[in-house]
Amino acid sequence: MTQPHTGRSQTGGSGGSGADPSGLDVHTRDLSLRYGKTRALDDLDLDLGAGRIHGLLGRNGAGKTTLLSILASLLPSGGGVVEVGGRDPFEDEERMSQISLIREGGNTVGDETLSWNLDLHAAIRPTFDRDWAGHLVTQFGLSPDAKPDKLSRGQRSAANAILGLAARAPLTMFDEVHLGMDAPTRQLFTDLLIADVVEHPRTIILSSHLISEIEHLLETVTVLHHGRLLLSAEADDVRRRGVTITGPVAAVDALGRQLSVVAMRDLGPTRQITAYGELDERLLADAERAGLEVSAAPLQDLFIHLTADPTAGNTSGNTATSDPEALS
Ligand SMILES: Nc1ncnc2c1ncn2[C@@H]1O[C@H](COP(=O)(O)OP(=O)(O)OP(=O)(O)O)[C@@H](O)[C@H]1O
Repeated sequence: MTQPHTGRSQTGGSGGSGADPSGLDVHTRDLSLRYGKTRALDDLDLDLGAGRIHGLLGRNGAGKTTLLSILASLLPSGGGVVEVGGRDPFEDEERMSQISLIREGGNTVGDETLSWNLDLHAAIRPTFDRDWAGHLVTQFGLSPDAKPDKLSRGQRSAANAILGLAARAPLTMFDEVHLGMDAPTRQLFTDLLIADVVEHPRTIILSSHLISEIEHLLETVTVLHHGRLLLSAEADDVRRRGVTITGPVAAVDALGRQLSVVAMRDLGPTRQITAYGELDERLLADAERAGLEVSAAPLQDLFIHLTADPTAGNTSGNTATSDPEALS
């Protein structure tokens, strides 16, 4: 089964009032925010430990950007408790300098050069590594003299990613930083991120719809749905509860009757099912011995299953039979 690749020990929340050397933890209780009649966040209780890589998932409009904006002090909360490193970050200048939120189009001054933008971030962020940022500009194939307004969407995303990486902020959040980046650039970003957090531990929150590309990085997984917390768990625990089983239709179906099947795909005479829940290890071992292929389930399947709208019909090829409660 897939393991997170940080090679670091798992840490709980750091608490306290200062920045833990390995990053800032996040704690919310009954956190809420409404835009008019829309409940963007609804009584959210969340604990994200310091020094870890957290995945924040959710369908469009689930409340991810709203949550990240509150943590970054761009928005006041509408009620409840929010603490970053033990303190409410809102209008707390010291905390704000330790928190970086990278989001599309939100981090650069568009009509100034990249070099100018890097200097600005170096001046306002105590942890910003200006030399490394300069190297990253070259690595991402950008020119220090380029102005963000004149870059392509993917290049602008790369420029934002550079600011987030080089900030080395104790709490660094990337909100859909991949938007527009091509596959090699996305790979470069995730490779750089994982290598740098090993050297300079900090708390990372990654929000992305490209779950398959980031899932190997994640140490915890949090899923929001309609502003509420659907799941927040160790990524390994989630992975341990999911398997895909592939093989001839009859043999897979026979096994599937004994499992909680949440997704099914057919490839010619071969059937693949995804099962989640309490797994009977002996049953799976027997299946492997019988020639069926048993492997870790993609997080994407769990995500689709958990966030499926029951009134919208079956759009994913899923046979949604299990109870989401069983997964939390
Ligand atoms: N400025 C705003 N005014 C009114 N409603 C808003 C505003 N910003 C967000 N919303 C609403 O709040 C809810 C949560 O939006 P949010 O942007 O946090 O979702 P998200 O999970 O980041 O979505 P996406 O994956 O599409 O970016 C949505 O229903 C959205 O329409």
